[in-house]
Amino acid sequence: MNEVIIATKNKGKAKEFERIFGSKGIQVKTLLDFPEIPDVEETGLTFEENAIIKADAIAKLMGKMVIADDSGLEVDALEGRPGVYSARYAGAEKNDSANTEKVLQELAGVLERDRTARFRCVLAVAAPGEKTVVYSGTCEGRILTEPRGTNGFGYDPVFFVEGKGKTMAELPPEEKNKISHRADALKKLEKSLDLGNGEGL
Ligand SMILES: O=c1[nH]c(=O)c2ncn([C@@H]3O[C@H](COP(=O)(O)OP(=O)(O)OP(=O)(O)O)[C@@H](O)[C@H]3O)c2[nH]1
Ligand SMILES: [Mg+2]
Repeated sequence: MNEVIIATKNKGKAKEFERIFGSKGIQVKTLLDFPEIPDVEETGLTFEENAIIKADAIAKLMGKMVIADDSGLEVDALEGRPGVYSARYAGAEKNDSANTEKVLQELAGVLERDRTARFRCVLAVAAPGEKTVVYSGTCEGRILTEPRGTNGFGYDPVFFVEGKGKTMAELPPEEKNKISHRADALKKLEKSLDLGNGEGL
């Protein structure tokens, strides 16, 4: 395999997939390269449902194998919110800093030990005429009271990774890509697909 299509319009995800696959000589195309492809409505109630909805719809439209990523943040003190609504938590315009601000406000007064959270990522691989398969990954952490760092995207500046002593946005991209929910799911996907030179991602 020397090229892979990721069914996403999210620039932050696109960068991460480009870096991870690129380091193995696999070229990444995303929906940002195909502006004529319409948006797919994410009507599912779980990451898995949404990943499958996106992958199936785009594989059908493009007539090719694609990988879709549905991901988000689950905060325990908020009963798992923002969850599948992570991209649009503060409104349909998908504003990362407004979403983060909303989570911080909802957590106001919640003690450090009760601010546990995780990122979750479900990857769905779909190809015309084949059964769609999914791979799931997580990354545990806790939500700080203020943003720190400028790398990454989304909620990364407030997501503190205990083992690293840093927020996701303070980690260099190559570090995030070793420990993230997306990396976790990709490792599982990679085991069951023939990706590149067989040496893994
Ligand atoms: O801090 C973060 N670091 C991450 O690594 C990360 N991964 C996901 N997220 C959040 O979850 C939403 C995905 O929602 P989502 O899967 O529907 O994607 P999206 O709508 O942005 O693009 P698309 O892939 O659907 O085209 C994103 O927008 C972010 O808010 C992350 N936040
Ligand atoms: Mg989306």
